[in-house]
Amino acid sequence: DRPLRELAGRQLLIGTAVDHAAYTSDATYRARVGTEFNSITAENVMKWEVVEPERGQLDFSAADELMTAARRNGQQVRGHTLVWHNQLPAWLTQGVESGDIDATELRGILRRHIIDEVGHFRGRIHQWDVANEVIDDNGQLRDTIWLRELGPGYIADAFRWAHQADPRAKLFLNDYNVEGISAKSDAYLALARDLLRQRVPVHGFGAQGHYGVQYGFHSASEVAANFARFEKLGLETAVTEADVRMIMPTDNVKLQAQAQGYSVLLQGCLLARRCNSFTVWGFTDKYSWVPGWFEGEGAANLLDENFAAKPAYRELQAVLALA
Ligand SMILES: OC[C@H]1CNC[C@@H](O)[C@@H]1O[C@@H]1O[C@H](CO)[C@@H](O[C@@H]2O[C@H](CO)[C@@H](O[C@@H]3O[C@H](CO)[C@@H](O)[C@H](O)[C@H]3O)[C@H](O)[C@H]2O)[C@H](O)[C@H]1O
Repeated sequence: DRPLRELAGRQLLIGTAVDHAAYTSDATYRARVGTEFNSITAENVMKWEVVEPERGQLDFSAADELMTAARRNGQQVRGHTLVWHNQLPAWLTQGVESGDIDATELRGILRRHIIDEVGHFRGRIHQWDVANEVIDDNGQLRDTIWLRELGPGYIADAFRWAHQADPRAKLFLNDYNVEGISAKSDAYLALARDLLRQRVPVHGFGAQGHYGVQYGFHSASEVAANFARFEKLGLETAVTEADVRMIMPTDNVKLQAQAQGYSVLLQGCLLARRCNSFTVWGFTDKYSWVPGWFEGEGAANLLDENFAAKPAYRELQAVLALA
């Protein structure tokens, strides 16, 4: 049984999100992360609420543990994420709400955060998700604390500060519901074009790839055609958070359909010219964000809760073996 990283070889980074608590407490989980994947993303411990729980008190201890593990396992690391409207520390959101932190101060805080975090991991991060989920499903800039307080320029600023702190890291835009051609991916194309025109150091576009069996999937050629538009601008592309959830209970039809969902994302990436990284957002149903977020849904991953291979895992092995 050849692990995914062996089948992917040098043609593709095949990665997973890593749950730090599971990694430190579950030996089977830890071993499988090392044997199966040549890239990892911290599922939560590089997010702002974790790395700066109190203002000025930086805590990279959990993230550093994952970095050490990645080095031991010969894995690349995707950094996730610098600017997002979720998982922000309470001191920051309350400071803005109360008016204690005004726009000028907030801009300085954002700059400090990016330079501190990117600087801390300088030279050890392959790709950074700099701006995460900054456009809503209607194709408008998402109405967040960042847009409200700082205006649309915060996105360009974030990329410039990240590049300043680590000129070698590839800097990505990242979002969900942008796997195919849609008003949302069109808006990202326009945003990327605009940033590049301003000579902002943007290097890549990441499509998260959170699918649901009940919603159906794009075709691999549509995913590749969408990625090709960004690659034409000189950007790299990546699938950054693939999972395919289903309405429970599972059955063989849903499990087969799930395998197709993973397959179109991987084949779409392989068909694209500059898609060099394919990451799943967790790989076992034992540890998954889905049941806590989507009531009555689950079983979104490649392996079941006992780490046994599901049809989706076999499908990815087959696609990589043929690639
Ligand atoms: O939502 C799925 C993706 C979508 N794209 C961006 C990507 O970053 C996002 O990942 C998910 O992002 C979610 C938050 O938005 C994460 O969920 C958080 O995951 C955290 C760590 O497990 C949880 O924090 C724990 O909460 C526990 C109980 O509430 C506390 O006891 C723990 O101390 C605390 O760490 C948060 O409540 C929970 O909301 C998921 O694990 C993570 O998979």
